[in-house]
Amino acid sequence: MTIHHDVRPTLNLIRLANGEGLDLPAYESKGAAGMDLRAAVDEAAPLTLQPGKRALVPTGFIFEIPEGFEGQVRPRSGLAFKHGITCLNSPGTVDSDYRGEVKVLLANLGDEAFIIERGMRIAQMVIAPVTQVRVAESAAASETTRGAGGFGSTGV
Ligand SMILES: O=c1ccn([C@H]2C[C@H](O)[C@@H](COP(=O)(O)OP(=O)(O)OP(=O)(O)O)O2)c(=O)[nH]1
Ligand SMILES: [Mg+2]
Repeated sequence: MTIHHDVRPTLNLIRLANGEGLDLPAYESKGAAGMDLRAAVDEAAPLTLQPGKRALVPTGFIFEIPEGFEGQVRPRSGLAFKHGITCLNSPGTVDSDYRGEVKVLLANLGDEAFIIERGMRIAQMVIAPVTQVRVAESAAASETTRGAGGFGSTGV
């Protein structure tokens, strides 16, 4: 008999009052990198995002990101392509010690108003490993072939 253990890290979610009845964030395909986040706006009061404006949209959940990981809040390409909707601070960073509601800072770069309804999949979250380094100060930088060349120094 083969026993299959699920070795994936666990993402613990805490549903808030405004998340009542919403589908859990989920991977929408077998190999999806991100799980889609849904708008926890009031059913009776959809949010209208005018062109050039931004809004902090609640997801209805606290995400307990496992230690050693971060949550990256990224735009959905379909919304960006069709409506000019993006995440202003992309990728948004959700720290593993954050215990507030995850929110999505949406911006409308399109030329028409965009209506965000309850349950709409507005963004996606990728869970990615992060490394915290030990910070040290040195008097001089080590030598390399590149040196200070950057910003197109190798050609375009
Ligand atoms: O798209 C985002 C970005 C951030 N956050 C939450 C989780 C994150 O852990 C916290 C702080 O984010 P960040 O460090 O990017 O913002 P800050 O301006 O540096 O705020 P702080 O001083 O609270 O760290 O805000 C979100 O819910 N959504
Ligand atoms: Mg910060």
